[in-house]
Amino acid sequence: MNQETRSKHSNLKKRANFAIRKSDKFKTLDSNKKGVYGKIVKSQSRKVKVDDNASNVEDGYYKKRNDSVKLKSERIEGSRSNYRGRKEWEFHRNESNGFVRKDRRVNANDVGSKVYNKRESRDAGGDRRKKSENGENRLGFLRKYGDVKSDDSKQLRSSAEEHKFGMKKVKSRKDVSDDSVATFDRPRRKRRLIRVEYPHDTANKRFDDSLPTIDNTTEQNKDPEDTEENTEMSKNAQFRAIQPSPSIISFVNENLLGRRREIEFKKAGYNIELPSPLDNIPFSTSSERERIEESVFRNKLTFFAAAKVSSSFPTHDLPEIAFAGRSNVGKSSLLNSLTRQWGVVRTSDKPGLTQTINFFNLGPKLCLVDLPGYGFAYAKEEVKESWEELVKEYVSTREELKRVCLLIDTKWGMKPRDHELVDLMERSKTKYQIVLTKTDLSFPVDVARRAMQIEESLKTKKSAIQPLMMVSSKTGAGIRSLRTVLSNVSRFARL
Ligand SMILES: Nc1nc2c(ncn2[C@@H]2O[C@H](COP(=O)(O)OP(=O)(O)OP(=O)(O)O)[C@@H](O)[C@H]2O)c(=O)[nH]1
Ligand SMILES: [Mg+2]
Repeated sequence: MNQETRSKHSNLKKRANFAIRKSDKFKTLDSNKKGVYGKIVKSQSRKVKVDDNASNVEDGYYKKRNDSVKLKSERIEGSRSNYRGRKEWEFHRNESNGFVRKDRRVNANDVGSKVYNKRESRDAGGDRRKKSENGENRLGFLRKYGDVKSDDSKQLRSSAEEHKFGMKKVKSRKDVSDDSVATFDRPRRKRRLIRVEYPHDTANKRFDDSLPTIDNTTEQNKDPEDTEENTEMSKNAQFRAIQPSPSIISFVNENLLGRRREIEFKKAGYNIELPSPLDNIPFSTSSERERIEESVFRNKLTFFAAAKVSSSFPTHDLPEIAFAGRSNVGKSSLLNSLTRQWGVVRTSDKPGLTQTINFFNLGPKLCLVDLPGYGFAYAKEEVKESWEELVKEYVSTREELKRVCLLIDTKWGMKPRDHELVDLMERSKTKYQIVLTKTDLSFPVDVARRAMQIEESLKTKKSAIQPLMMVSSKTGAGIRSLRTVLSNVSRFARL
């Protein structure tokens, strides 16, 4: 290549680069991003040998003789809708030719679609360069597209046909008007089908632990392929199907149990500035909380003993009330809110904080016992097993124990471990009472449903004490009633 051709080529290269750069604004940088300029529908590349002839050099590639270069071609489709109708376009990007753009506007009224080639030729770098070299394009870069439209399009068409890159042929205006739709046969999009396999409500579900089903007949007819997940779903559906009795619903509403807005507490006359605001007398004139009605609960709560093994259970003459339940159900929190002495019993949102049987004296007349929880907890399996054994031994053998409050999380209901403990207490004739906790986290109707469900399942149990209690340590709902029940236990306890 002599000096003259070299400078000519380098000049052409600059201009070609400029053309490609200019046409880059049509390029979809992210092919998944539709609607900006378009989506790359097809992309192909071909190898071309550089044989020092002008057409290759015009492509903007300056290569040695017999070198081969890859030329890429893309088909890009885009669309936009506005009040005037829908506009679709398709253009071919070709590294040698720049862009050919073809627009198609589909008016809402005119489905016959007006088809026209708007800017059929866009930035056809190589062609313009050719013209400028030949002196045809006097205006140079500023020359209007319209002026060269027909020539450019002709040029591009021929080049597209010549190379056959898998691009669509650009039809003449006449041809296009005949079968415009066929010209733009886009690849059909597959319809996405979203299948909802389980139509049940999956809220309030926990898969790890389950309540034995009440309806055994449905269990027997069950498809053997049914997964545990399916069974769980049906239990949830069973729960939703429970129709709570009007008396339970009115009890729940009167005591403001369940998830409520603060405005409801305010309207009912409670001071929401206080912790557990519902543990107060409504419309109390004092800004302070009214004092606890049950005198035994006014006593100071003091830690007395902790036991890891049965041999270290303390000996005293006080009646004991124990709080049992799964880990994190709110046993320790309930002790604090019953006595309104927050902080005496340690609580945590991490299951497994209480790991020993803790005895607390409530004055000289009553002993409250905080038991470690069972079920899931952040502790080693062996350690958890030893707690559970200890709890079982305590509830079945302890003579001073007058009442076990079996705490059940309102949201989750009774789980197999709870039933195990119930059976144990039935065998050992230990009196127990069910207390639904964290009622503030469930809807009032669900609180009523849970109460109905548990009462139904414990109908035949002899050691279960009625009524079932419903509390929330956070809002203080039901705390006063529980205090009354428990102070009666201490009052009538005989040792
Ligand atoms: N919203 C709400 N949260 C509560 C209630 N009672 C307890 N909690 C929260 O539940 C978490 C566990 O409470 P704890 O009293 O430590 O539970 P626990 O049963 O003693 O747990 P373990 O000692 O691990 O067996 C804490 O984060 C409490 O704040 C309640 O009535 N409502
Ligand atoms: Mg605890």
